[in-house]
Amino acid sequence: MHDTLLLFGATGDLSQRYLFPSLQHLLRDRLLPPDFRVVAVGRSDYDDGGFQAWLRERLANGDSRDDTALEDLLRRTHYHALDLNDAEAMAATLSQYADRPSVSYLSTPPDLFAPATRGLKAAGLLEGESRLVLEKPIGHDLASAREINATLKAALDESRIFRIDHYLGKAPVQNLLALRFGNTLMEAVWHNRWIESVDILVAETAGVDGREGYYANYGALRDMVQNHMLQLLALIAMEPPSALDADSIRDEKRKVLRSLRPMTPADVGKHSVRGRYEAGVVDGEAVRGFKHDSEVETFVALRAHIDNWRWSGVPFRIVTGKRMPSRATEVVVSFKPVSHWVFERPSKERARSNRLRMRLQPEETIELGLMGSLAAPEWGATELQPMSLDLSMSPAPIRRIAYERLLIDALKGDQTLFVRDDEVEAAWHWIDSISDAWRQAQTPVQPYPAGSWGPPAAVDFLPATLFGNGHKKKAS
Ligand SMILES: NC(=O)C1=CN([C@@H]2O[C@H](COP(=O)(O)OP(=O)(O)OC[C@H]3O[C@@H](n4cnc5c(N)ncnc54)[C@H](OP(=O)(O)O)[C@@H]3O)[C@@H](O)[C@H]2O)C=CC1
Ligand SMILES: O=C1O[C@H](COP(=O)(O)O)[C@@H](O)[C@H](O)[C@H]1O
Repeated sequence: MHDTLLLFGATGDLSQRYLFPSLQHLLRDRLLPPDFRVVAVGRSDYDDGGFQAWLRERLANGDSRDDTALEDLLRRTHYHALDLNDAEAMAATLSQYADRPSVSYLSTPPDLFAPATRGLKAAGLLEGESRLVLEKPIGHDLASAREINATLKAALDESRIFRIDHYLGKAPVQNLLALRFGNTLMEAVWHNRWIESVDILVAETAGVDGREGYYANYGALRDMVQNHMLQLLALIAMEPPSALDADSIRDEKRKVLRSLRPMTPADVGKHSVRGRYEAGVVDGEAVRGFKHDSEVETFVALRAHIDNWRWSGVPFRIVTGKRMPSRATEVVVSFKPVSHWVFERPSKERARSNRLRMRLQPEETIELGLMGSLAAPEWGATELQPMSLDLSMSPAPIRRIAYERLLIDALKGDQTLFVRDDEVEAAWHWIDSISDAWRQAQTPVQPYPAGSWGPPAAVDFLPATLFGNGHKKKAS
């Protein structure tokens, strides 16, 4: 395992909220090498002591409060202020760390990925066994992603490039693979003969808060769908890989992404809804709307089709939004109704398909919806009754921050949970078809009050399970 981590963007939001707390946990649990060191880089002007004091203040009050591990982390951390557009300065300051193989982690805006890579190359930090980790999103569209990938390729081999999608580091997301490929039962029904539709929902109560500049250029389609949601879709829809190694899995995911049917201007009116939150109430608190000059969405609902043998005719509904009434990440697989009805009552139950509901956040649960019977003599007929089979693990496993797993894997050199260049480009190809179609069709961004499930037009895209679980109303 490599023992030098260079963290670029060390003063940023992601570093404070997730990356440093993850390192603190890994040190606490003795999962890092004895000589582990962090080279933190930002633009802000600190010396080592100043940065350590700043970081102590941020971490000391967090969920990760653990004084011994915190002090250990600070002791191992050195800070440099640098402009990542300045390759010469990067080389002069950072070449001292090229004494052993390292991992450089770019937690910075994506427009810095190319210049920073050139600076790291000049500093000798991409040689030999050294690795490069990049945050999402890789670029803004297919053309910019290709440019970034070409710059990376010129500097180091793909086998040493680690593109992060933190959803792949979440244990419940990895559980999707176990569920699909560790069970005969699932695979037998996992195709269009038995499955009617698939819902993928990522609802957040959080708003754009503090990331307005970035978000105005990306919106929900590029910020969430291009990466996290398409990775979830790929894991659900991929063919069984021949092995659980990085390339076997990534080959299969890429095939799914390449089979997504591009959207056309004629489709988008029917198969997509864009929304933006206005002022409202979330978790009992009044919140402001997202105001910006750009026509950017904070909510998107899509009906996707995968044009291949397994999934032909099965709609995948993808919905994500900020300032929703509750936080919920879930995948719902709805099975087809029975083919022949034998019960006396011509029941609406026939149309109610079996459902596999996998909730990934905030808590992990797996439920299988089945039909049973409440046999009661006074009814005279067999009365069907929906049942729910809880398939969750008990006791629930301890959950770690997704980045803990990904940091360890990058330090060890395991690419299984990282995204390959061709996957990123296949995802952008589909996303570009949607943004182009929106532009050509002038698809409006519809308002929704914060604390609602998006614009009323999106109601048919939302999973039915959402409203049977304590959620009060279906649409805004
Ligand atoms: N925040 C989040 O929840 C998530 C973020 N991401 C991704 O992580 C990355 C970082 O995001 P986030 O932390 O929110 O961004 P922030 O804007 O909070 O932080 C950006 C960081 O980059 C540094 N930086 C900016 N410009 C330069 C430059 N020219 N030279 C050197 N350093 C520079 C900043 O330094 P300084 O502050 O000193 O100016 C800061 O440390 C992005 O790619 C984002 O998409 C991914 C998932 C979630
Ligand atoms: O990458 C991002 O993800 C977060 C949501 O992540 P989660 O782990 O809290 O589900 C999202 O808020 C952010 O906008 C996006 O950039």
